[in-house]
Amino acid sequence: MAVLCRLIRARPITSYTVRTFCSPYSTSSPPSSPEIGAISPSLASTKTSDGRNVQWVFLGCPGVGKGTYASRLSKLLGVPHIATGDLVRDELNTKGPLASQLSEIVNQGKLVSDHFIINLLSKRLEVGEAKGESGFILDGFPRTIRQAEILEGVTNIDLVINLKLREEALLAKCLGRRTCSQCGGNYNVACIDIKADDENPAMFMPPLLPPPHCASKLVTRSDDTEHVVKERLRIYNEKSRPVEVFYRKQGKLLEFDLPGGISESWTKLLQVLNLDDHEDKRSAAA
Ligand SMILES: Nc1ncnc2c1ncn2[C@@H]1O[C@H](COP(=O)(O)OP(=O)(O)O)[C@@H](O)[C@H]1O
Repeated sequence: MAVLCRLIRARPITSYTVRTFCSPYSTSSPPSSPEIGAISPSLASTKTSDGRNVQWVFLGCPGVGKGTYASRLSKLLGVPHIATGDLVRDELNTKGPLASQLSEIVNQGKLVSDHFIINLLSKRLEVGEAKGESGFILDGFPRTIRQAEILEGVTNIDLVINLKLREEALLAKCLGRRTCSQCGGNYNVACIDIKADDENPAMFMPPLLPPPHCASKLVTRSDDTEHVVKERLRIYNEKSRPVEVFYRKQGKLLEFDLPGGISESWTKLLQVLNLDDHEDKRSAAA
């Protein structure tokens, strides 16, 4: 982790310069065009052969549920869940000098610059390192080829889980997201009920409703409006699909089609990762 913190920080100028002057406006060049590559990573050990904790990445469109499954896996495996979207929102809440530029970018559904996000991530990793953290599950990073290349240059990613959900469900799920302004709990009021057609099976995802004490304190993210979500989906296709190709070529990409709601999907994800036994042991020990 120390090497990762140092090197990742060394890439985008110095941390002082970045913190003070690095604009969150995007400067990244257009992504390279996608190609078809091999799949099938070797799954899933909870420690690598050199004894360190897992270093995994979650990819997937806005609203697919990266945060939900990354957070559950992080608890199961005892590694931090680092969501760059949360780091950006924390930065916005500090109301620092860049907050208004940042809010403009986020509320238009655009990506912040690679330098800016790498600086935020480096700072988060440094704080974790000081607390003795090891391993990670990254959620929302890398999102551009440049970010993937920088990460590749500084550490080994063991596995990349690409969560997939039908497009018609993604918008509804983003619009249904709610957070409790008091406890920070995440909920979703959307009920996805898609009938089967010639190509796809039916899909049912029940809402994840808040408990009564949160119900009156729910807030919606300012970038979860229909117009902005559609722009985020467009940008995902343009800038982040090539990242899927990048990892597919390395044989690290695990494609995971969500079969339905959280309980069904979580069970299947654990099976695919060979972690169902791991969870049984943990709950037995609890
Ligand atoms: N890796 C990243 N690169 C650039 N911008 C990012 C990155 N991660 C988060 N952001 C910014 O934070 C916003 C919120 O991120 P996130 O919560 O991950 O959104 P989403 O629900 O679209 O996956 C993004 O729309 C973008 O402006």
